[in-house]
Amino acid sequence: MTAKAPRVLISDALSPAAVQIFRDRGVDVDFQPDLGKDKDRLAAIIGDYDGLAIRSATKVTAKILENAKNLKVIGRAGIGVDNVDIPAASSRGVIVMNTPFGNSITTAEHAIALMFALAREIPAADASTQAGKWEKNRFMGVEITGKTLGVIGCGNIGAIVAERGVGLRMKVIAYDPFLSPERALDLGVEKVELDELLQRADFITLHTPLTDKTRNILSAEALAKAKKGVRIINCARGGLVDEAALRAALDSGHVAGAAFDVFVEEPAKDNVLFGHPNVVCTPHLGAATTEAQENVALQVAEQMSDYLLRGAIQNAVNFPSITAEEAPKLKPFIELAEKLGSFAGQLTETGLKSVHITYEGAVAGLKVKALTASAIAGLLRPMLQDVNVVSAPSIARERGVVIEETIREAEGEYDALITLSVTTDTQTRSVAGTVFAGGRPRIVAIKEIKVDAELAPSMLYVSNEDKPGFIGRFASILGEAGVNIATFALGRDRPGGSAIALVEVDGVVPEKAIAAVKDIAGVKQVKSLSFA
Ligand SMILES: NC(=O)C1=CN([C@@H]2O[C@H](COP(=O)(O)OP(=O)(O)OC[C@H]3O[C@@H](n4cnc5c(N)ncnc54)[C@H](O)[C@@H]3O)[C@@H](O)[C@H]2O)C=CC1
Ligand SMILES: O=C(O)C(=O)COP(=O)(O)O
Repeated sequence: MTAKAPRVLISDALSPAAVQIFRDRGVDVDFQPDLGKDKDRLAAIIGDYDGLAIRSATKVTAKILENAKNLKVIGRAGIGVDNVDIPAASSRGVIVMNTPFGNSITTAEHAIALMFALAREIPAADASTQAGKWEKNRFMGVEITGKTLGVIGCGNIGAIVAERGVGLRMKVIAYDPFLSPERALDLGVEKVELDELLQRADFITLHTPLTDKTRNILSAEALAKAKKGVRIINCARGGLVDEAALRAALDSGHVAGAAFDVFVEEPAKDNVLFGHPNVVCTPHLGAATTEAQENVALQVAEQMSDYLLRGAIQNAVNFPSITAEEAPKLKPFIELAEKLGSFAGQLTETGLKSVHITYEGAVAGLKVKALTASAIAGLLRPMLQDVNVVSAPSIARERGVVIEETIREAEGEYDALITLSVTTDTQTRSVAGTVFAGGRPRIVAIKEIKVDAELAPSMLYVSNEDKPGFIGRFASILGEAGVNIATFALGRDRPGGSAIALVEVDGVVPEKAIAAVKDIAGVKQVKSLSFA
């Protein structure tokens, strides 16, 4: 039987190149480019899809996600993911990926185009000329050469704008707390504080994401500090500039011009900046070139197909990347981590406080973040229904569980070893495992006591004092209950000390038999375990 092809919905105007890629890769694709505007209809049908490909029009809210019962991945053909409720997606286990570079050059070019449009009033001159006015003396521009360009946010796009600015013989200064002095030197820009940028820049261009720190970064107060006659370009996100304050500064003549591609409310049908003679607006066209749209559409379709078909994760904003080559190597260790987590989770009866995972040897070189997420998912699953590798770390953190990792060279007898220690309100319990040839995960220690067991669908775990007679009593109780023992793994810390048994059985052990095992002298804990 062949597996059912995953289904992807494209709800924004992506290049048809994406549709072709999905089809070529064997993904069922439904192209509904106007759906993003109809949130009720999107909510009604999203439950049928494994993937959702979007641009900025579709708003993936918590409400949409509630209906997205089968959704595994959201792919943003572009950069900004502020239209996706990432915490809600993470807690539902949905991977959110973007294409961080595909439209950067195009967007940087739009910012430069808007700078020229402002400097030479091209849109107003065009309208006037085509209206038959020939107002040659009305439009007096400013030269760009030798002017100071202030770049706020010097990441991928800001850096391209900065380089273009240098090429245009501008003096480029940048405010970005995360810009290293070496990178600034490389780009030929001077790194400055925001106040200095405001005082010196003739043109200011914004290229930060919209965050709590950057919202209204150009506030009324900041605009007042800016050089008189400054021209402002925003091709990043609406909300970085206080639109009402900017309008007032334009009206007073303190700001000479503003070119905006993005607005607090989009689609912007009515905006306080509209109608001012020195304002140039475009309808979020930063990424709108054939080249950029092909880039991002192809990339998002490849990334989403890779994830849905092969488990490879690239450019996810809520999960570490896993290449298609790494995915098969990681797979058995993901299974091991998840089983170790499950083992600890099934034995945990009190509140979780912290989790410490040690990766030793060969496994230390793999993507341990993904393994940790798998272990946490296994740990939480016995307590919470809907948890997976994407949602588990955020759910654990929300519950105040501390997660720590240690990565080190192999110290013991195994080439690769994962040890999971879980601390609850009452105790710390540790379990360690490795992967044998053939990719089979095995438990090799419990509470530092050596054992050697595979994890099966139906098991019994017993911890007891190491005293003669236990095994005989235990086996006859199961035999009397009609339960067949498939495998039997034993371990102890020292003769007469603490012992454990991990026993694979056929079928379910009746409660009465479990109670009888608990009554055997020296038994401390008995628990039925199940590993899918
Ligand atoms: N108009 C359009 O159609 C498009 C808009 N964009 C937007 O452009 C923006 C920039 O994109 P990228 O350059 O790719 O992002 P990026 O992540 O490469 O760069 C953002 C930069 O902002 C800096 N930054 C963060 N907080 C800051 C703060 N408080 N003050 C100063 N700098 C800060 C970061 O250090 C980083 O260097 C994003 O908001 C993105 O959504 C992107 C593509 C198209
Ligand atoms: O990539 C981004 O961040 C953009 O803002 C581009 O938006 P769009 O895909 O053109 O709706």
